[in-house]
Amino acid sequence: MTDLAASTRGLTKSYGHGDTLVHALRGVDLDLPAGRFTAIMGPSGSGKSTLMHCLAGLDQPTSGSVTVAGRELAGLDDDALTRFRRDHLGFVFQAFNLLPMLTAAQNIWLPTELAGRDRREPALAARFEQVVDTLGISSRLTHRPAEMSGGQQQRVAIARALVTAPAIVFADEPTGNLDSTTSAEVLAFLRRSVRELGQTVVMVTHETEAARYADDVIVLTDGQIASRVAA
Ligand SMILES: Nc1ncnc2c1ncn2[C@@H]1O[C@H](COP(=O)(O)OP(=O)(O)OP(=O)(O)O)[C@@H](O)[C@H]1O
Repeated sequence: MTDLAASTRGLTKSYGHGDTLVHALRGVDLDLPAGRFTAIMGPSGSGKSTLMHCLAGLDQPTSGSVTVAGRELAGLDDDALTRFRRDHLGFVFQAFNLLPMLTAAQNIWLPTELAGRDRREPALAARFEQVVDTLGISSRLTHRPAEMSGGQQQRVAIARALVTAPAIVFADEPTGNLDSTTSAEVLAFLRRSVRELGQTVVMVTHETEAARYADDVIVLTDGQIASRVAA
């Protein structure tokens, strides 16, 4: 049996009540295999972000279960969820979210150090070298974000997400701020992180081009899985 990075059963999420009630997710059963690149697609309002937020412990489901890295998230309070995200998940956002006064290397290490880990741990140091090498940013490590292109900044953000070898890296429209050539590069790097570093990546995108880089494409419509295609 394939290892699962995450799964959901009967996952529902509703917002508001009465006249403003919105069923963002209507019973999603999903298994996300480890070591694969999964894209979540669907029209605007179909529930992509809600699904990702529930999987990442950023939003509480209305009902149903979410299991990530073998842990059922439903029972966890906010503090436990924060620790879980910090210790087991990585995030890449559309807006890069790098700190402007820090160098690339300092940005990459920041979440690890905030989590109280020492960058001299041999496994971490080795992973850093491997990630920086895979992403082709070795020569940019002393640069600050303003001295880098958008694509380079996003590669630094990806390195930051990968350096602790999290159970899952969640990428939310990671190419939304990039031109098509740079997008292709960034997507190719995400795919390499899956192929060469064994990373599990889950990406929300509305771009068909972006989904072509994924191993599995899940299409949501109206809060439900409309189709699932494996490459
Ligand atoms: N905090 C919230 N309060 C109320 N309604 C919400 C909230 N978040 C999402 N929704 C609603 O839930 C539905 C699903 O939203 P969601 O953001 O998950 O869709 P999406 O597929 O990510 O859309 P987009 O591609 O536009 O980002 C939408 O109808 C949205 O308006």
